[in-house]
Amino acid sequence: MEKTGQDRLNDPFLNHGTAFTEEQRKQYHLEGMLPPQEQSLESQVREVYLQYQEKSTNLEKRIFLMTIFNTNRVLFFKIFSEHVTEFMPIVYDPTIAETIENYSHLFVNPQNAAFLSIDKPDQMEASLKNAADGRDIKLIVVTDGEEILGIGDWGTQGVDISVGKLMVYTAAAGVDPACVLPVVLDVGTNNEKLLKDDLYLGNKHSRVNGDKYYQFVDQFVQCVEKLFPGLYLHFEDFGRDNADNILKKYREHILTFNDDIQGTGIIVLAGILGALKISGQKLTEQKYVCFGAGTAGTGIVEQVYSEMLQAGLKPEEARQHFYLVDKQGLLFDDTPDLTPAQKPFVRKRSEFANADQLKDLKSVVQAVHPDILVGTSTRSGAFTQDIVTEMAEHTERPIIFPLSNPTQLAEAKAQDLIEWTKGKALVATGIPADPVDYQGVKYEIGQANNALVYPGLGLGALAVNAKVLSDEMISVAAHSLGGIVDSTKPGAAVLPPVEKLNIFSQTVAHAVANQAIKDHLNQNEYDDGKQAVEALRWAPEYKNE
Ligand SMILES: NC(=O)c1ccc[n+]([C@@H]2O[C@H](COP(=O)([O-])OP(=O)(O)OC[C@H]3O[C@@H](n4cnc5c(N)ncnc54)[C@H](O)[C@@H]3O)[C@@H](O)[C@H]2O)c1
Ligand SMILES: O=C(O)C[C@H](O)C(=O)O
Ligand SMILES: [Mn+2]
Repeated sequence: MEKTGQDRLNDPFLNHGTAFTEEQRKQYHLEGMLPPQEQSLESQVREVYLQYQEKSTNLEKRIFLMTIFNTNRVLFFKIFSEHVTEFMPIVYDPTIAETIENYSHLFVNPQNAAFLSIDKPDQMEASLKNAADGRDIKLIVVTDGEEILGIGDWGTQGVDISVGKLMVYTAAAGVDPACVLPVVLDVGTNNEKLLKDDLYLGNKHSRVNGDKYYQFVDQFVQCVEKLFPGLYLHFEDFGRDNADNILKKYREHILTFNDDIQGTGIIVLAGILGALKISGQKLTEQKYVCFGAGTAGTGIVEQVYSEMLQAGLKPEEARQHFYLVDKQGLLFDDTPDLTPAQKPFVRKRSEFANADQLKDLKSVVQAVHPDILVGTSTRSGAFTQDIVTEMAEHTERPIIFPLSNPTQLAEAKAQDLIEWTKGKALVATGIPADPVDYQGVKYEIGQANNALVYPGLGLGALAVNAKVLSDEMISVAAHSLGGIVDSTKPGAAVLPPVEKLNIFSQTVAHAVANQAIKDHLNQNEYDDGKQAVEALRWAPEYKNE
């Protein structure tokens, strides 16, 4: 049915606002429904940016930008693309954490998301169709809200992470925003604060788990695969055990991706490759301590381990390079409650004279003398000065990545790491960090956040309609980013800067699409990854549709 003028003004995918031309205003019966002056997209962008600058807090800025998102997607993505570095921490992490924590209190608009309740499984298909509203959905980000960033269980409020991750897909890689669907699986919450809150908008019961949970997830996977052929299904911020189980169950059968495990693995491997390019060292010579061996921590270890195998090490040799530290201390083969992802990388007590004392990070760093230390623990400030200086005493260029998000949970601040190690540390952080001036050198800090890689990865896989996301596609994504670093400049960052997000998202997408073609995983006619990606790429421009 032809949309009326009012429908168009209310549809963020079709609305041009004051940029509707004289002709369009006649065609769509919009005469008199807008002020007479016709604006260009550029002038709308200028006006919105002026309003944006008036907002005093990051939360207000985000709420304001979301009103633009809710009204006019082209305008939102045009302004986002022009201010990527400035808007990323507002639209995405860390400010998104505040909107997730306050979602029910701030609620004004469901933002075209699908809310799927475990209490109403029979409504699932209808809910997905309603939310898609006839759009050709190619990309879903789904969360169950259990482990949002490092802030824990936020139930239905976690839907904002699905919305936010999808915004970055479009801003960074040019995925068509009309082809995406954010989804939250509301299986309850164990967050007491939410359960006691009158205004909480999600299911007010504790989390359903076990068979009933996995049946619900499976119903969802079957349903979206049926409704949306050629779909790329991105899982985000699931709990530690569920994330791993779900990825293992589906990864060989459908085109699916877990951002916290695989996306983080890729970006951190790329950061390590960048750091080694700067230090001139070899990966196979590095000793690696993972602090916080959960979803992200073990996902990264798995990725770095695969790289060591590719570099020629045998599995048992490669495993010797890793030391996992979690709440129990260094993880040994007899440590209780090991997860399946931790088990391949545990150590033997007989390797250490003082094995029983290796219960905290400091004693492990003293015993192991690592070259690489990666934090995914949610333990704020865990990389203390004495731990870092101890590490720096035994390795020329310590690679230290405090990755826990949002800001207040990071294991260390970039500035401290540079100062404590007298400029020797090669640092990347999870959230954006300002450059550090130290003894006349400006140290640029790379952002090791999966946002630097998942958009290009998804666009590349979608462009060739890949059957699955293979290990090889993942590996080329990491290499394509690691190679971009300018290792000659003093103080160079280990990863490319966020301001070039659009450019290197294309680099990643081309590499991934070409790898899929090479391995015959493509399901369309393209034989050139770059061409396929360019054909799919969306740009924020008004079209007459
Ligand atoms: N930069 C990125 O791209 C990126 C990507 C994913 C996750 N993260 C961050 O990593 C953190 C962890 O996320 P996750 O999804 O892996 O969560 P998770 O719950 O799966 O893992 C956290 C792990 O840390 C362990 N832990 C908790 N407290 C600890 C302590 N005091 N000492 C040692 N270990 C401790 C937990 O037992 C768990 O194994 C979060 O802050 C998240 O924001 C960052
Ligand atoms: O969302 C982010 O900033 C990265 C990551 O997926 C996380 O869970 O912290
Ligand atoms: Mn995440």
